[in-house]
Amino acid sequence: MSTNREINAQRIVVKIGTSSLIHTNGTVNLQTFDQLAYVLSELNNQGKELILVSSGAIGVGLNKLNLKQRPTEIGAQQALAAIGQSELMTLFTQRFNHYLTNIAQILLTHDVFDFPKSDESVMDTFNCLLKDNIIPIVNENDTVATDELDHRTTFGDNDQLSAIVASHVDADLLIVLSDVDGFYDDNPNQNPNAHLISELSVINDNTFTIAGGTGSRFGTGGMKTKLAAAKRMISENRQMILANGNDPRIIFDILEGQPIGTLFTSNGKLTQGV
Ligand SMILES: Nc1ncnc2c1ncn2[C@@H]1O[C@H](COP(=O)(O)OP(=O)(O)O)[C@@H](O)[C@H]1O
Ligand SMILES: N[C@@H](CCC(=O)OP(=O)(O)O)C(=O)O
Repeated sequence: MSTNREINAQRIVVKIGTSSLIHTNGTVNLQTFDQLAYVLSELNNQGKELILVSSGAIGVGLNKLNLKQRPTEIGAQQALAAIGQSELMTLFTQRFNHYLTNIAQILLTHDVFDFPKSDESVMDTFNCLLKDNIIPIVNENDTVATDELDHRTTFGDNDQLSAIVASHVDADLLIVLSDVDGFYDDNPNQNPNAHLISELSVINDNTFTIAGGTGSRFGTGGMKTKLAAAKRMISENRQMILANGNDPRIIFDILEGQPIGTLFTSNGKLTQGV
């Protein structure tokens, strides 16, 4: 039987992927939006400091234009993200207003922290918002993001962006919510015999080989970028938990220490490479 974990988190970054926000039929998952707003508002009321990194701009944009397929051309995807981002924030604003919580939008690229001036100004913004109990909602600035190696066919990686943010704001915990229960020893959507790994403290080349592609039609990162985010967190002695975002109320259980999802930690009892 798994024992409870010790989770003492005051400053928390939560990342939610497209696969949790958009149904497989392309429509918006209103229940997830609502529960996410409820959980984060309640934790904010309890005095925790929260930052939400949310994907979904492209998914919401596709739904808005009633398109079934994500276009292959990068410019068209960026245009969709521009359409979807304002709609995404409208959905969050409505739900967070319902729970009397103020939110703010921050659009970032991976490299902003490499430049001391922009790093300082981003950090000032985060700190001002958190001091006033306003929840920053971060997405990659898809219009200008050019950080991917193959920028002709792919862009956008909020998994690693969430780790960069967690690192810079000195967060105690990064929670990554996706459409799977955690990290498995094989892609669970392709292998029904795949086993959930409950704790991992070493991520090496072998680990990356058991991370397949994306599961959803609209998600971009897949498991590899989640592992890259976890690797960064482990190297900085921070904790990351990957769990299912189908019901974001799972965050309450995670913070209570229940053994949910996969915990990536440098000081785990089960020191194990996969
Ligand atoms: N070893 C693995 N363990 C869990 N999921 C995996 C693994 N390898 C590949 N995946 C896939 O990663 C998907 C999650 O990534 P993605 O679709 O990008 O989600 P999100 O939109 O939440 O970022 C899962 O649906 C699953 O199909
Ligand atoms: N910035 C893009 C998605 C980037 C991304 O990392 O997507 P996902 O794999 O669903 O977390 C968007 O908002 O659609």
